Amino acid sequence: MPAILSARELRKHYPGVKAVDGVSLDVEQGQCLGLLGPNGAGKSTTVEMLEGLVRPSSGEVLFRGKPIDAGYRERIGIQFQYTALQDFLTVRENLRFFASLYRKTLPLPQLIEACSLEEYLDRDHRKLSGGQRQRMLLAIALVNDPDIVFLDEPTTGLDPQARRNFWELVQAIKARGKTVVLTTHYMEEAYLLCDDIAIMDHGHVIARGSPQQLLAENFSDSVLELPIAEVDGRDLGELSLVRRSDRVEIMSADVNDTVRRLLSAGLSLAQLKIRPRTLEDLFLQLTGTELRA
Ligand SMILES: Nc1ncnc2c1ncn2[C@@H]1O[C@H](COP(=O)(O)OP(=O)(O)OP(=O)(O)O)[C@@H](O)[C@H]1O
Repeated sequence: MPAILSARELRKHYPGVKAVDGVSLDVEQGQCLGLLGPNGAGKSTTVEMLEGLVRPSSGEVLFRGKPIDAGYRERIGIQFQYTALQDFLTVRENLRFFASLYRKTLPLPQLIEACSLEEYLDRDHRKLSGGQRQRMLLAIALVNDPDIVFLDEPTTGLDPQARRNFWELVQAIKARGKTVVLTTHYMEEAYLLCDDIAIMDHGHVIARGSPQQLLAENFSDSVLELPIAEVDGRDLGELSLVRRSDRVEIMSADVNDTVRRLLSAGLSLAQLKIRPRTLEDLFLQLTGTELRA
């Protein structure tokens, strides 16, 4: 299937900083592309160029194979992390206001249902909880029934329940054939929502593929986790250990053999956790950076 959105050798150079330095990406219709990377990696600048808000120093953005033009704005929706909204406006009034900015809009009842806003329509937007606010901002991003929705760290600061609710809304948007470009610092979110992931660092894409592909290509082992106190002072021979702030991780290509070795070293395995590799492991391996929440 031809790409709905393509970046061709995008560069954005500021004096002394190569914020984005040669990024090429294709996004297929109905897919969710996740952009991951440590602070300053160039994600926001890349997305702002994809949105047509920042002009590239060189390279180009194609929408359905053609360079983006003035009409592109009508075909995309953007959920910003911070959107300046008029004080005292209710949710309904906000939706009406943003709808008035576009020629073609989604019927309001459909938008309200898609973002589960029925109960809050007459509430001042400043009185919404974090999760309700994000759902309203999503509705604003969807008001023009866009082909591509850009979500910039949409669940940062939400509690786990609100985050899960938001994920369900995004799944439903994808199921309607919308294309999603998501920036996130949550690896679980990326794993769950993204068909395709680009990990960025220093203005470059350093890894690309589906979450499953990326994990299969980079890892063939599992991780055994134990409390630091259980491991400290023990001789574990040649086991491959990584010390984290609250635990020790043991990388193992043969879990049965590793467990036998831990038992013979006299460790209690009462608090042992065994897990497959995750995107967070990959992120740390590739960027050497702890994630920001
Ligand atoms: N307008 C600007 N002028 C100068 N430098 C900029 C500008 N915008 C971004 N940069 C720099 O470009 C680099 C990439 O920034 P960018 O915001 O794209 O990163 P990011 O991956 O989105 O980071 P974060 O996760 O913190 O949002 C950073 O070093 C940043 O300071």
